[in-house]
Amino acid sequence: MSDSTTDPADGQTNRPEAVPGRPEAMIEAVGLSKFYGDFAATRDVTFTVRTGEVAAFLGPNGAGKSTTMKLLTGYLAPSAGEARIAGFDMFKDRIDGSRRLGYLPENGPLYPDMSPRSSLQFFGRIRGLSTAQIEDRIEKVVDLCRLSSVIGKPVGKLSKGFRQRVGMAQVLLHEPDVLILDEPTAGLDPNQIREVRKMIRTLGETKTILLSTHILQEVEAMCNRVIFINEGRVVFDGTPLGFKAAEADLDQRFQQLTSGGAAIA
Ligand SMILES: Nc1ncnc2c1ncn2[C@@H]1O[C@H](COP(=O)(O)OP(=O)(O)OP(=O)(O)O)[C@@H](O)[C@H]1O
Repeated sequence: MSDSTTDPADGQTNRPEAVPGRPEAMIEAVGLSKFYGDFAATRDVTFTVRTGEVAAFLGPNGAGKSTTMKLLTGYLAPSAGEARIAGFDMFKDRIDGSRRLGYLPENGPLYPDMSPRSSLQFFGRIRGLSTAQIEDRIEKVVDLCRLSSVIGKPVGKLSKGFRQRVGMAQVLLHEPDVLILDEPTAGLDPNQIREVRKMIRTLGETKTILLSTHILQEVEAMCNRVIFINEGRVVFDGTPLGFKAAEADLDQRFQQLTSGGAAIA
């Protein structure tokens, strides 16, 4: 049962009250299942990420990471369950939830013929920002994502690393306090990976983040929480220390949880 609903009588959103002293639930998956015919891409996925947490969403190929993220962000309708962002039900109150959310899909929404500047202006208008707000925010995200040297070039001509930074700038433009990032370091070279990790660590100081990855080292580099999914089900949810499980290192744990499948590092 959702405790974040819109009262049809007055159109007001009834978000759950924050409990004083307790970090607020910012990303909530409640029994999320997605079926394609008989096949369950996710099955009863349940977890909560609270303020102050940077959570790694780990799992092998096809485990259900992207599907869960699309369900959480309202891009996909679930077969069962609920998704809430900052307390807003992403199916009933998606517009309110989206104001608080920055979502970087696996292959970000980049328009190859547009420059970073024009694409950021476009996303700013979609977000309903004023021209002055857009220009102010563009200046900030261009600085944060270090895009000034490519600001006027077509996005399609940029390196993968710069394209990923344009994607991050788009995600950060409206100052969301919740970030859902689908494989933000995929396809980047080691220097670019270091830069993106550094940026995520900085963002994690003020934002709640869920990021998917195959890479076990990303957990230690950026995250204070691990949610591991395999064959559509959550099989571990805890701290990186807990994930290491006694003397076993992350690689061994990964292989145990995937029935001996090869770890992807
Ligand atoms: N539209 C669809 N129709 C049928 N099956 C789908 C569809 N989308 C995803 N799947 C299947 O659901 C499962 C989970 O896919 P998903 O993309 O969520 O996995 P993932 O953990 O993100 O994988 P990867 O790490 O490879 O990106 C996979 O077996 C995939 O083939």
